[in-house]
Amino acid sequence: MERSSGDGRLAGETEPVGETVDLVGRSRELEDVSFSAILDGSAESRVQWATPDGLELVGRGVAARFSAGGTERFDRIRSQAARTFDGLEHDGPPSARPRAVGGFSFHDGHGSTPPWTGFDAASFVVPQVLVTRSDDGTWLTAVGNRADEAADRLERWHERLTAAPAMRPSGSTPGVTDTRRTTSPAEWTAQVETALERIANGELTKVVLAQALSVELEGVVDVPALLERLRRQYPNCYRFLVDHETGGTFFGAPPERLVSKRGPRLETEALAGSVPRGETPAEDEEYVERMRANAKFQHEHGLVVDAIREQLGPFARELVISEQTIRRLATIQHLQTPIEATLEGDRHVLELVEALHPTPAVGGVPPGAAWETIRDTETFDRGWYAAPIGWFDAAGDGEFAVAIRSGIAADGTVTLFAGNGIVADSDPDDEWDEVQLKYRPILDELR
Ligand SMILES: C=C(O[C@@H]1C=C(C(=O)O)C=C[C@H]1O)C(=O)O
Repeated sequence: MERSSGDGRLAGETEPVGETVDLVGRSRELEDVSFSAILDGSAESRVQWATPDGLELVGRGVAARFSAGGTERFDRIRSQAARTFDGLEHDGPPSARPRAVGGFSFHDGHGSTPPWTGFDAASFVVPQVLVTRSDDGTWLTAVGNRADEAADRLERWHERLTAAPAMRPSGSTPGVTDTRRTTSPAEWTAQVETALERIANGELTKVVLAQALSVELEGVVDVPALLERLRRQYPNCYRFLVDHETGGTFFGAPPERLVSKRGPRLETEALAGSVPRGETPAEDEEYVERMRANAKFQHEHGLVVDAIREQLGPFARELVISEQTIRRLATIQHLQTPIEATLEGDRHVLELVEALHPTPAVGGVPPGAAWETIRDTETFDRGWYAAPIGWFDAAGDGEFAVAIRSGIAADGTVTLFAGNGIVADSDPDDEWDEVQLKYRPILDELR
């Protein structure tokens, strides 16, 4: 039996500060559906988001859009969203509530130049059609400007989705004709040496340097199908896809949670320090033991834990830093420290996102000097790579991952990004090898 909600009404504004439009949301339960059926053949804006522990969101179309640039971008998104969400009355189950899905660029001074055409420094959409899969089942939510529009949309999409096959082949790889690095091994060595000099001078303690790899494709990449293949290879990672009416598709399978906030409960983690997987379980363990016992790795990881502790200090009534563990993925292993907090007062997840971005797992210590070093050194545009990506709702709850192990598909090319933490004892060749491992999740699915 399918449950059906009544009309959920939300009054709000679309971006920037337009006239007030009334938005109406309606939800209806679905039998399981193929998520790709929602994303297929769309010239509309599309979003997908999945957490390793179960929540999956897929949306298309734009019921409301929030976008902002500059140093105030976190606040500006929050106030635009408040205007739209304030009148929200969604009477479907909470799991099917309208949510804003999107993200931020790494730098606040981001320009939307290729391959980042269409990607603002901060941008979120409340999709017109949203499918939510969680412990509470699979729900379809349609949002429109009027009740009849939402109801029509709901029925149209319900028919369309239930007629689509529930399973879809996950497709073949597009094939690669050429790859081009932004950074040659010699340039990388020079960049790491510059960072090491700044570290030796006492200007900074850690900086994460990254590079990009342009991959020319032989065929067309089906990004939703690629994400489905990544789900099988990397079941303990997040998955996301964001694209706009114009421009490319940004997607990835990051292992790293930036923050999840539900009421007063916050969860985050330090993830830094990388070694390969071994050929055998014993070799896996050897790598792990080497990483655990290595002062450089522990220093690099400890800096991230300390910074998160400091960044969360002003927000937390209680902070629990758990034992260090190992995050083992199909192609790489990381040191990980889970961190939980109980928040002091009523906070919006975007306040926490702003406080935590960038953690020294993708930025550095101290943040200002690290940021400058990244800007002076890197020869490509980070765009949305290594930045917060996720969702939030009317109550200010939400979850964000760090958009690493990611790429942007545009015009027959996928540009992949990968970086690594540089500290006093870093060796450029070892760092190079670690970076190459981080291209693999997506690269393996393109070849
Ligand atoms: C920067 C990346 O990864 C980050 C850097 C790591 C490291 O320096 O060891 C490990 C995990 C991530 O926090 C990336 O994947 O591009």
